[in-house]
Amino acid sequence: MSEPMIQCRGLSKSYRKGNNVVTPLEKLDLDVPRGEFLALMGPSGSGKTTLLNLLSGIDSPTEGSLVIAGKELAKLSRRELTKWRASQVGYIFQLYHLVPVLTAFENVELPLLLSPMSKKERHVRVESALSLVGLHDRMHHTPTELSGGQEQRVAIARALVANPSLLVADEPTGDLDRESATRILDLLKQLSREHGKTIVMVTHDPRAAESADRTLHLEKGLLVS
Ligand SMILES: Nc1ncnc2c1ncn2[C@@H]1O[C@H](COP(=O)(O)OP(=O)(O)OP(=O)(O)O)[C@@H](O)[C@H]1O
Repeated sequence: MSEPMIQCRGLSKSYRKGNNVVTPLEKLDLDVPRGEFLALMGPSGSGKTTLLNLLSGIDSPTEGSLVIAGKELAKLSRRELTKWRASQVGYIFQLYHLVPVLTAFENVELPLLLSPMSKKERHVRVESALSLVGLHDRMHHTPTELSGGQEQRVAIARALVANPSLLVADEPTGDLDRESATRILDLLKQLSREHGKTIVMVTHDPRAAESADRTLHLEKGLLVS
């Protein structure tokens, strides 16, 4: 069997809060195969965002090991980790986090501005990411001229533009109506099935989780199924 895209072993994260220690994730073991679309559910405070932040290299574990695409993240230097994050992970947020004064094109271009590539290549990549999410005809619009669903599709194009193998999404449909949410979920499904992206999506919505290949439940930092 091929090596999983994500391999967590005994993964724990603790924070100190005054005199207390909070442990949002406790000794988590998890394998996610390449190309899987995984949904993570669980009550508020159960550690879902904490896990996404570890998987995307934004935060580091207190204990345990995390291997992504064969790389043990703890062994990377700060600089290597920054580079790894920029090329291997796309982060999708509930509230899109687009820059309001930039157009859709400029928002999607942002992650590429520090890459050593020609302007021409950058533009080809931005246009192809916007085409993939079905927004090529809106690329000169600013976020205020787009609907919530379209803003989220721009944010997905931005997450995809560097061609990462892993996408993490924190409640990507949490602020959308049912129809826009369905379109976003269909797009995520397509990205895993046709483009081989591994996707870990946090959601509170059981209907959103149905779009995924598998759903796991976290409770108090532990996987319960
Ligand atoms: N940087 C931090 N410092 C201290 N405590 C933290 C920090 N980040 C998270 N926590 C705590 O860890 C616990 C889990 O938080 P987390 O955001 O992972 O939960 P969640 O399952 O994503 O919740 P929600 O569904 O409400 O977003 C919470 O009790 C939270 O207060």
